[in-house]
Amino acid sequence: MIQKLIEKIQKTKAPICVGLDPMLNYIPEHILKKSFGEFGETLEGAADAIWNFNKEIVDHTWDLIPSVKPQIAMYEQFGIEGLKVYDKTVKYCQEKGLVVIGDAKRGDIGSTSAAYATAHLGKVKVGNSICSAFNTDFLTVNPYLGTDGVKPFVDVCNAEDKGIFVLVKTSNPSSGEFQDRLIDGKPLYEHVAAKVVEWGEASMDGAYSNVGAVVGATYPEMSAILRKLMPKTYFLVPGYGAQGGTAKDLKNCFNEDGLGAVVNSSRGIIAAYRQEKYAKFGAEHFAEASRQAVIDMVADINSVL
Ligand SMILES: O=C(O)c1cc(=O)[nH]c(=O)n1[C@@H]1O[C@H](COP(=O)(O)O)[C@@H](O)[C@H]1O
Repeated sequence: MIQKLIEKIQKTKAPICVGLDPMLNYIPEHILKKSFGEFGETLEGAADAIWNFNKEIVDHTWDLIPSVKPQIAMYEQFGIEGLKVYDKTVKYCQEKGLVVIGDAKRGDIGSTSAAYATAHLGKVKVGNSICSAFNTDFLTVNPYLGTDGVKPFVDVCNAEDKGIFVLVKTSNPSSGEFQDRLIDGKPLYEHVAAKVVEWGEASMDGAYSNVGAVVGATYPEMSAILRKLMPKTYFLVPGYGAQGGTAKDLKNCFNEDGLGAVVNSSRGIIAAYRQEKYAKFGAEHFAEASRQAVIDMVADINSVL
């Protein structure tokens, strides 16, 4: 699956993914009004608004980008109705040819991880039938429980040609609280990186592994170290834009071949119309603002590669 993502990145010349993290307060009034008019101010109304918002953003950006990353929490907050829209969004993006990175940060004891892996990447047996549930192309995985918590995801990746991105060094302000702690003289994130390399060795797909790593854009010195420790690991890099990561900070995440990283921006793209820079589009044309924000992000990143 990483090969498919790389091919799409090379074709679009855009090493990015658009984070489909819809919050109701980013959704323009005209969309909310229509959905609430039809379904009331209910979970169903919220889910309908999210779907209409997502669809317009995807319709205005799909030809420029290789991938999207829907964050499941943004859907889950609206219960089953929200999850239905998560599923509908995943399928719609796949129909458009986009690689879909499900951001659910799952990980548990082995048997439970196996169920998560089945739900998000694999297939489930129901009687004599084989069904697939969320069926995303990649999933973000939390490695805190260790090898038996990650291996079920790797097994499904190998069986189904899917991929995962394992949290190694996250972008948030408190990420150092545990991740930077020195253990045997090395920060914890380096120990996790070594494990990601080991888990990924049996999942090579061309020059890179289907087992990738999440490395935040906000810690560029650490990205440089991690890039060297994990030469065949693709990085999912969040933190660009709304969290303060800049193109200059991203350079360290890429390899000499210009590959090795896919940079996410969520609020910076989907809520672009609320930024002064894109205000001229107005709320009615929010998706055109998102398209322009994609074009600008791609140019910005390519300027440092
Ligand atoms: O796994 C992730 O994608 C992730 C890891 C991380 O270290 N930091 C991080 O921000 N994320 C996710 O990336 C997205 C960032 O959103 P923006 O800050 O709006 O671009 C959110 O969906 C986060 O949950």
